[in-house]
Amino acid sequence: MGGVSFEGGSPPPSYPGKLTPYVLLTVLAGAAGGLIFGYDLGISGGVTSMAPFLEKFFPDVYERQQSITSTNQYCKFNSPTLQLFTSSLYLAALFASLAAGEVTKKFGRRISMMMAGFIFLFGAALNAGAVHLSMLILGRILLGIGIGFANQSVPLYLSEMSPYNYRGRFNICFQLMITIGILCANLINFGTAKISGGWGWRLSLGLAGVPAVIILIASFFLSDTPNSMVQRGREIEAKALLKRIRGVDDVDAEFNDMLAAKNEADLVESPWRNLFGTKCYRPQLAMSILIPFFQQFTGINVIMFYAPVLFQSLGFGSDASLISSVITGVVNMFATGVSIYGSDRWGRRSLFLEGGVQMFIFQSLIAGLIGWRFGVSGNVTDIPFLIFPLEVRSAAQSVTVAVNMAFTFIVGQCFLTMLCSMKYGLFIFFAFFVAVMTLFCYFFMPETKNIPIEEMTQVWRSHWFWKRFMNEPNDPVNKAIAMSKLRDRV
Ligand SMILES: OC[C@H]1O[C@](O)(CO)[C@@H](O)[C@@H]1O
Repeated sequence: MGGVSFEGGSPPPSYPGKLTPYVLLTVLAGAAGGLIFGYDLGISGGVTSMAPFLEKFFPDVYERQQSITSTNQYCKFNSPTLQLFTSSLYLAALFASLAAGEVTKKFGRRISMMMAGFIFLFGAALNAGAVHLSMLILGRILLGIGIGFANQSVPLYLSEMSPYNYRGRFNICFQLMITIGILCANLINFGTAKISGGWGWRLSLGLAGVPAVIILIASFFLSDTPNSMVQRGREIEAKALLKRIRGVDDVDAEFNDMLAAKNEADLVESPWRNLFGTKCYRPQLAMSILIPFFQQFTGINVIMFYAPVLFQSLGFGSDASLISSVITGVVNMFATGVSIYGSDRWGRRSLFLEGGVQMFIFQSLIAGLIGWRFGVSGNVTDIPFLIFPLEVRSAAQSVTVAVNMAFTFIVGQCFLTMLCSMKYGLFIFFAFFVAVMTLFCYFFMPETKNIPIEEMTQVWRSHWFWKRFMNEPNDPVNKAIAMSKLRDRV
């Protein structure tokens, strides 16, 4: 259904180039970008289950947690401010990712990465030293701004730096680093919860500064991407850099495609208006909104944010609850490893379908088990960072990140309240969305395995559903293609 073949088109180009040490170094920046996001996803759950933290900032929840007489386990942690501690970060990240789109495009990917590291570092310091709830929330907002900038710029940076045949793997490495960040945070919480004196949570929150320092230093020393240099009119420098990062002199084919992409981009006055108003971007736009939407409505971040709290609500002790997060973190990281191994072998679409079926079964099982234990009381293979044509790339990346953050915020802000009112039915709610997601992937998601970014348009043109959006003579891409054909003939 979603398979794609190139209809009469030329085979995908293959640009000469190697995986040079310089390119491998860029992975470091990417790694740090993924780590800061993952660390934050993983750290808040454990911290919000630590008694000294709750006692200091959320005394009402603390009292409820301590009272053994509470009968309604589902509502033990129900607190909008506690949820705000988790979710405020993602709301800030949402707005920051939109602003970052402009910065990344006008000033380059590196500047956005630098800003990410810098602002994030401030946030981590504020959180570690927090003496009042407002300091804590302000710190979370700064972390969110940092994450918005990092998530907008780092995936672009990685995919533009990598040789085209490594792009999929580089991109998914960002996701792998997110899961490593989550696991590190889970392990750190497990350790810091044991620190006597009740200040372990400060260490948990403060250690977020470590990956921020790495990304900050990396962004001072690494260069910008050749694509971004071309986009800003620095062609000679861009070509020299391309030779250096590819480790070969013959970069003409790739460089000429970059120039052509830039010329197409120049025809576009407003990438935002273009992205939302032009029919030929509909398929990519739909994917960039729906994939992060479904991703969040699988319920993955309920587990990431609230597993320790959830396990405590279900009657586990503090230690067992933190261990449960570590176990989830390990499984999540290994599953991402499997999807890295498989994305170019089995294809992205098959991974989505397999992940969907697996999540549906287990969400239903969770609902059943919790319902059985309390009466009326996941593993994701996700590839969310999509790559667009240059003319709308920065704006579209902002959309993907903003949608991801918006729904992460909603899930973070509503889960404890929804658990209190929907009880085990909440997991049936998530299972339903997983089923919808799997059907959507089956019918509408084309396979993109081994397809270079530049050839993605061809994929949409050949898809049974999306092709209806791709044949507008007036859209800027078709105009540019027609113009270049004309030029070739002259
Ligand atoms: O690995 C799971 C994690 O990955 C993300 O989906 C980001 O791509 C997070 O929202 C989630 O916590």
